[in-house]
Amino acid sequence: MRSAKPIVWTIAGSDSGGGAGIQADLATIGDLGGHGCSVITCVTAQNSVAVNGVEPVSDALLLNQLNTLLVDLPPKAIKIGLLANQRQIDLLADWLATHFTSHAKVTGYQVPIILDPVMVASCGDTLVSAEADKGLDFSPFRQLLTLMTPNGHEFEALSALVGNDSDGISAKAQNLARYLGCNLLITGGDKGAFWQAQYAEDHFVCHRVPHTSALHQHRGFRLSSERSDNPNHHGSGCTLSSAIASFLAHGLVLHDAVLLAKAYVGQGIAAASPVGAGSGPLERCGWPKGLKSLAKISLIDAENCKGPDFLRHISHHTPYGLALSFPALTQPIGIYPVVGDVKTLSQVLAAGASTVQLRIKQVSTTDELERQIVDAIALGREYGAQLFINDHWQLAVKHGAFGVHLGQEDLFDADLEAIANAGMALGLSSHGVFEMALACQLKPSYIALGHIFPTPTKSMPSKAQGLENLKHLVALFDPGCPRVAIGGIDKSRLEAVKATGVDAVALVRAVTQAPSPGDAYLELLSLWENGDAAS
Ligand SMILES: Cc1ncc(COP(=O)(O)OP(=O)(O)O)c(N)n1
Ligand SMILES: Cc1ncsc1CCOP(=O)(O)O
Ligand SMILES: [Mg+2]
Repeated sequence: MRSAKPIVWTIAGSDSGGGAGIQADLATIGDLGGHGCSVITCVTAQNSVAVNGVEPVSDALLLNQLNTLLVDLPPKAIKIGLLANQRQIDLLADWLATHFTSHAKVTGYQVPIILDPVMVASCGDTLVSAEADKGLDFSPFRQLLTLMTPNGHEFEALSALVGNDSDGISAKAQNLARYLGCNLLITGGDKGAFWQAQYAEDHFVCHRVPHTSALHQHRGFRLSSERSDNPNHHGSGCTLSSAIASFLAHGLVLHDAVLLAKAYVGQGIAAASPVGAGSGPLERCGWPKGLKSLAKISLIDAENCKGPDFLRHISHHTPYGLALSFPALTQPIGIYPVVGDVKTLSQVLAAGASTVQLRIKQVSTTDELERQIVDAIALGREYGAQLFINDHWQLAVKHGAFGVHLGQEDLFDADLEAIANAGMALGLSSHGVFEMALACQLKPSYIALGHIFPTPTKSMPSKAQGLENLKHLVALFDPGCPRVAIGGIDKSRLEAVKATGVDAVALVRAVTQAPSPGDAYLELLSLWENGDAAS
């Protein structure tokens, strides 16, 4: 029988002190609900203050561990930590290229690989062989990795090694990401180029990320959280990379895995206590909880790239976004019909829907579009409903709609200040933790979480989240506004969706394709409120 726990491999060194390396990775993977397998690259004699010895395993034993695991315990994700010398880098890169390129072709699953280019222990002692005094050459891993997680010093060493001397950190980071063919998370935890006394600021440089919206591709994000002054943080780099691998193994997209792993490390450091005379190991606190644990997100190099204003202006003095505000909803949403024409709109309003959206995707002329929006707004007013206009925010502002619904891509062009100044409500789409955290920075009137199940209504770049991830997302933090689940929801799924803790559900086909949209709305509402359809 296959294990229900996703298998995560850690390919790393043993830390006899138990705070870092394989020991930290296995503790992290287990804590986050995975099954950890280990491939030991070297054994270190180490405690919390010194590294007294490092001995690499033989090539034969390294390969034997990899091959033995592959036949019975294939990974959902791999974390690579300490590789003791250049020979191990070459051997492992070659093995991964051979097995995982063909593996992906056979299984259709591209195993995510996260590499933490460790060279020095947190006590300052070197961990790699003397031949690598200028740093190890990780270029054999080009095009094989999902993400590399260097700290500031490692980033500088990697850049120097590949002759990357571009001006400015962001150009340098983009160049390195391009050279390695992977995404980068340059961590600011150590006293390297990214050090800030008050904030632990990581730079997430996106090169190629499957299943995310175009807004979040090929850009750099600054992930910034309050720095904890707890000196017990031994193994934080190992924990970060194995947590990212664990979240990816659970099926999360990279942006979500990175944000959650940073929160996991932050919580672990805040709760850590000393063991031994040096820096103690991180505590394991399970899946992160609470908005405060999540980093604030802003664009790196915002002046040079087109992007929404709210991502440029975030600063630590305006926590979570611009000083805009969007009104709270005054009526509970419950069942939220999303309809494509004014006739269906009038039917669900007549049935008593409190919150409705007009989502017009195709229209013959711009005059026709405006006419429909004007009629919809008038109907919404007549019924005292919270009517949201999807996408067409200029017309919604012009004619004084109750609210506007925008997706993450729509945020690029929308004038949020104009919407806020018109006193209108704002609904925002999100497709996972990262986008929900971004949406939250704007303090909207509600946040949609989607898509939960596969749906033919819209072609989505993201993966269906499923009920398990929705439950985690709801438990993660309260955004201070209603959370609305959307995507593939019908009456047969209502009870299970409600059990995740979301506040409301939005539905397209379950209402619009019913013989009577008004009756369908009433039946869905009864199921939502009472768990039983009205007789
Ligand atoms: C309630 C609700 N949630 C999500 C969406 C999707 O909005 P968006 O991502 O902008 O996609 P389109 O609807 O414009 O295709 C929505 N409309 N309503
Ligand atoms: C617009 C939208 N955004 C995310 S899923 C979705 C479509 C949901 O449609 P349905 O309820 O028919 O699955
Ligand atoms: Mg849209």
